[in-house]
Amino acid sequence: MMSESAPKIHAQFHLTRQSKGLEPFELKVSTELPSQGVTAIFGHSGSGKTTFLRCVAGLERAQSGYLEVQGQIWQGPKQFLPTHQRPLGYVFQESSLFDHLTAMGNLKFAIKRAAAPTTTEAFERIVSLMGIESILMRYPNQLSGGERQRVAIARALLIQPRILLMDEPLASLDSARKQEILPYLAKLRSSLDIPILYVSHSVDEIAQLADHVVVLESGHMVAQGALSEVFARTDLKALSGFDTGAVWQGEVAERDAPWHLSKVACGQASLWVRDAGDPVGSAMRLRILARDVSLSRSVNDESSIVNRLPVSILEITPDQDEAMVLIRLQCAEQILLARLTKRSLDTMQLAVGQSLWAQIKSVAIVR
Ligand SMILES: Nc1ncnc2c1ncn2[C@@H]1O[C@H](COP(=O)(O)OP(=O)(O)OP(=O)(O)O)[C@@H](O)[C@H]1O
Repeated sequence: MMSESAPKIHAQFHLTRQSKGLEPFELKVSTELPSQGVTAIFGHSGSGKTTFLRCVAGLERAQSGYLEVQGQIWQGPKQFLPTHQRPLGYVFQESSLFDHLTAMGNLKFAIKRAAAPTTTEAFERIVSLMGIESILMRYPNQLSGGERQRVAIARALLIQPRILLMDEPLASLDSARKQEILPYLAKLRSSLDIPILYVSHSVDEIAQLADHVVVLESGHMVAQGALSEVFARTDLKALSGFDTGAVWQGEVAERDAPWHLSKVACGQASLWVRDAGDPVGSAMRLRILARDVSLSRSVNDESSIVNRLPVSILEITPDQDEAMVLIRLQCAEQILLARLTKRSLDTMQLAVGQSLWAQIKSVAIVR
């Protein structure tokens, strides 16, 4: 659990960019971020995610800014700690390993730059966390894209950073390689005690990895908060679209072995999902896409749908597709989103405050 008194990251940047022939750009962010877990910096292409990360790293200097990381001031009205003096690890889109050094050589380079001597135990822990024991003697051109990124992450951690910055670390990988590396990133989240700032424009990746989300639109911070709170909003352009959906946190309450199903309790609401082998009591994160949720006036227990939950309508908002609407629903203490056609809205005469049944077609386990 995160301690209330743990020092946070205070970041406030105001940067303007005016390059000849290009649209002017302004980054305006003022936020306090948790000092543990993964904070995703999310937004469409060009929204300023990388610029924000570069400001944290000191690679870019906001005209005015204040940055405090784990109790240390890195930027203030009269202070600007240069990048090489900031104890941070940076993982780029494309791995930036030295081609003339083996994976081990790359790691040794980081050990030399580390703030304090690296113990054999710490080295082995990081190598095993990234699962790179068997590839240490290979050169970067003898590694797959995913393996290169795992070595790059291990190298960033061996610097003994106070914060890990990751700029779309999966962007250069194909989807099979992405799936291969995601479990390592999830392991990082649960085993590191430093914060990770993770830039991504992939809703999928963020739903799997983030604890906290900052949303940028055209350089401005338009939302920030816990993942489930931010993903339950219907007013954010960056989050509206095909992938819109709520994320629920819960734990396995029951397993039905003959039917290969698990019941996941999220507060008072529970959902049956495909059993993934997790024992009763395991923490589980579920993603329920708005397009997989339909509404009915009665419990409709003759349908093939396993999950039917009582809900009430909180809000009806237009969708970016003009044939559709997004409906925010209260389901026990959780928020659920449903994407319906305007025709259904009209024929069912739906309105705020009504009680209905939500039928959920499929629920993705994102852990
Ligand atoms: N060196 C630069 N000079 C001028 N403009 C730049 C420079 N780098 C980025 N920009 C512009 O600043 C804005 C923010 O860019 P930034 O790279 O931070 O966005 P992003 O959200 O990370 O985008 P992406 O997801 O495409 O990487 C964009 O409009 C971009 O075109």
